[in-house]
Amino acid sequence: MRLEPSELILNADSSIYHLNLQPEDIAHTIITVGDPDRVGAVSKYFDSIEIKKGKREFRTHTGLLNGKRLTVISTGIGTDNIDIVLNELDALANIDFDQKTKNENHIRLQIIRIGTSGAIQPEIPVDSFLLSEYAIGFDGLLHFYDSEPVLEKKIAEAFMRHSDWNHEKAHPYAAQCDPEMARIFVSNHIRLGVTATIPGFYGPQGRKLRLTPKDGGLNSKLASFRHENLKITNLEMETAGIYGLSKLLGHQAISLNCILANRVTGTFSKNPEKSMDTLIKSTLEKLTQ
Ligand SMILES: O=P(O)(O)O[C@H]1O[C@H](CO)[C@@H](O)[C@H]1O
Ligand SMILES: O=c1cc[nH]c(=O)[nH]1
Repeated sequence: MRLEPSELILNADSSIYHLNLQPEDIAHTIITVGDPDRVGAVSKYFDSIEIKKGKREFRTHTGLLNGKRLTVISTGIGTDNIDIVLNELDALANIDFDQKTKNENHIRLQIIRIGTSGAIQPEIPVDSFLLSEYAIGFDGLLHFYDSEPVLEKKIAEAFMRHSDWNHEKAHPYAAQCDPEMARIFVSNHIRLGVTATIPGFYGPQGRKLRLTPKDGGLNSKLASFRHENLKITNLEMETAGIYGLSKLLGHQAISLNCILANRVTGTFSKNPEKSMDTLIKSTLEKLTQ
């Protein structure tokens, strides 16, 4: 079936609408970062850079490191942006832009998020690293897709029972990382955790500047939740969307978190750039070794 111009939206140069990229511009191994300035902080370690393109908050560099082609792209903040980035990356890999039809051969992308995050367990120090084994989304994005087969329904349901969930808010959904990719990154330097993906940084993450969150106990409910041997470890704003959409689209994803804040001890990293640089270097090493 041919996709209409209102569905597969291409720019005048046949690049995809928001990302401004053409199919040949991306590698099959893609690092996503939230902050557009972090794109250069990753690609400065490439041996060569062949593509530098961007539009809005979506900046992309593609290059080679140790003979491996890598793309790094910024997503901006939040799962609404993740919906755009994941769908457009998938279109670049799996849709024929001339025929406007789906390709017969499916290309599976490897997606690695390198992001910042806040811990909600006291034993997780700032400047440490965490791989999200599971992510629980509080933004509702995956409920707009026929996503039931890829979601971890028991985890989401157990959390709703535990927290006596207020149904004015979107229903939580849970998704797993790609275990095969996770194995590449498991090491003494990175703990495994369950990440809560929250649709906001202030009230939704229990921060109080001039406005008071409606449910001031939400972070405590997140932190005290237990399901089998799992507990929620940290808060950020993209991982559950990446995991859920990657599974639906047939891609592999993992999310690596640089813990900058600890919300229980009230601490924040004294040198976030240094911590992030350490995580970037170790990630590139694992991806290209
Ligand atoms: O550092 P990034 O990758 O943007 O990730 C985290 O930081 C942002 C909030 O400051 C949110 O996007 C959150 O997920
Ligand atoms: O506390 C934090 C730190 C980084 N990113 C978040 O979303 N929350």
